[in-house]
Amino acid sequence: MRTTSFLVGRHTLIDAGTGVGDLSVAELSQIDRVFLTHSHLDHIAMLPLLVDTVGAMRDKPLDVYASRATLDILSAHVFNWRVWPDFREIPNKAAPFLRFVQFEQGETVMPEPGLCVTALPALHTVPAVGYQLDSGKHSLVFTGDTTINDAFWPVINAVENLKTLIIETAFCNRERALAEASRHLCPAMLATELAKLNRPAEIFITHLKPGEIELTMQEIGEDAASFRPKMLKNGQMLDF
Ligand SMILES: Nc1ncnc2c1ncn2[C@@H]1O[C@@H]2COP(=O)(O)O[C@H]2[C@H]1O
Repeated sequence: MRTTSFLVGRHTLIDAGTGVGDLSVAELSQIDRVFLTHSHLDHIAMLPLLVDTVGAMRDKPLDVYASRATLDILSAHVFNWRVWPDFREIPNKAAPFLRFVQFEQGETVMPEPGLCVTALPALHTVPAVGYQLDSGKHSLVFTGDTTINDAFWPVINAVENLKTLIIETAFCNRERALAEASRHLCPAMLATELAKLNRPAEIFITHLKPGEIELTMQEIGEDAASFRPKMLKNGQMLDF
């Protein structure tokens, strides 16, 4: 079972779910920054292990970009010396292994040449964002974990170089009540959302709950057929 994490080039990670475990230590040590969508475990699980593994191999901190709300949750509940040491003070506060960078919805940063990252609106049970990754040539947009969200689509529809949309669909239609309670999407809700997209994009589905994957993809094929959504696979490479 692998949870959300995307490696962008060699130095940037989007979320730090258990998918990070597929990388070698050499690859892990090259990660300079992680952009978090939100604080849920399936998106941050590997962050504490990552910084402990690579900290002493690196000559600069690992930067964690996230909203103030998400960073505060990590401070209070993860890097609190009880669940995990506070690597913002290790080996010392002047030259730590870990650094928090506040990055709010609507902000854009260019963390490395050829990559602009913008935080996008998302609606989930905890403060959350999606991300636009713009190479200059094309943009890839990742919704993060979200439910029906009218604020998201005008932003996406303004992305002139949009090539790829990765959108979540956590549950099958039978679980619609759970999708609504946990602020996710099911195929019928996905169809409602995609109807708000007014520019062409290749569409990949992520965050399918294990045990419901085949049924959910079948329902997506029925409910959102005209968008030809494909399932995002573990280890899949996307160019943008
Ligand atoms: N009532 C609930 N509210 C929120 N999450 C729930 C609830 N019941 C079960 N869950 C599960 O808890 C998970 C927490 O992470 P996710 O938001 O990815 O998906 C959520 C659901 O799969």
